Amino acid sequence: MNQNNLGNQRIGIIGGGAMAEALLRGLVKVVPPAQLTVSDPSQERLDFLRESLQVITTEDNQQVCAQSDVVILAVKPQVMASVVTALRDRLTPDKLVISIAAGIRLEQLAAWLADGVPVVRVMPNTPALIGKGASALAGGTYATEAHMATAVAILEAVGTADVVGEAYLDAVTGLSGSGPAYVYLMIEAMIDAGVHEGLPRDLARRLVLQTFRGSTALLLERGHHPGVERDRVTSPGGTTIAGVKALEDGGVRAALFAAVQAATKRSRELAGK
Ligand SMILES: NC(=O)C1=CN([C@@H]2O[C@H](COP(=O)(O)OP(=O)(O)OC[C@H]3O[C@@H](n4cnc5c(N)ncnc54)[C@H](O)[C@@H]3O)[C@@H](O)[C@H]2O)C=CC1
Ligand SMILES: O=C(O)[C@@H]1CCC=N1
Repeated sequence: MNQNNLGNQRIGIIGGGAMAEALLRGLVKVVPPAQLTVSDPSQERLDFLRESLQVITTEDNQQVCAQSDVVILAVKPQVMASVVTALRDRLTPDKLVISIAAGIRLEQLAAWLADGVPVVRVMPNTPALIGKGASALAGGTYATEAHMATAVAILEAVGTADVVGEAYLDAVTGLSGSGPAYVYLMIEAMIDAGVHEGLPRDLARRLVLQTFRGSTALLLERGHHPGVERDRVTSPGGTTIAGVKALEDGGVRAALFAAVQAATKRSRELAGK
């Protein structure tokens, strides 16, 4: 068990889906599984989580609240209102409530909860499943520095965590929350493009994945502007500039701007649901 500042905190998760699993996979490395409880209506899902991670499972959301100091809300935004209001009496001010739902505002969560309950809103992403997630988080009115430190420690168990103002969180959702889908779409398209040029699919896949990994690692290691590294690949009159010209003609930058803008807008809309 690694050193961390989660102490003996008991952590519960309401909703045992994809993101809950990602969080639990990181948390079991820093918190004894006997301190971790997850609820879900699907017994099959609970069996899977209990058998693979040895955490405590229950179909009863109330039980999660009763036996946790920190309660993470990991249900879909559309069911958040009914789930949280049903737990209003159980989510007392001595607990820390963390929501990972896209679009649901701190103000909205506070209105569903009793007065004085500390709340933190987080936007993680799916690479958390392998400890390489990117999360941003914002604290509500009653979230103290100690609460923020606890939330950061939970998220750092599955990757990086940046504390930001809540005003950023819809854009974070459109950028890094949804971002893995954009990256996978680009990877898929590049593999198909390699196949189109006659490469075997498995070779194309290996080359594309290593190109993404290597390019990202180079930027992280050197800290350069991406344009600096792009210029290094791009010989005058060479192959790369021909490819870059085709990407610019295809409007790839505009498409990425539009994707982040559309997802950010959708996050804002989910607040009204
Ligand atoms: N999937 C992603 O990439 C990301 C998702 N999120 C947010 O995380 C939250 C969960 O998303 P996913 O894990 O992807 O969804 P999911 O559909 O995999 O998980 C939701 C789980 O909640 C359970 N559930 C439904 N009603 C329930 C209830 N009344 N009580 C307890 N559990 C209930 C479902 O059975 C399901 O297992 C959403 O609010 C989403 O906006 C945030 C960042 C990234
Ligand atoms: O698509 C969604 O609504 C969620 C939130 C961010 C990523 N997946």
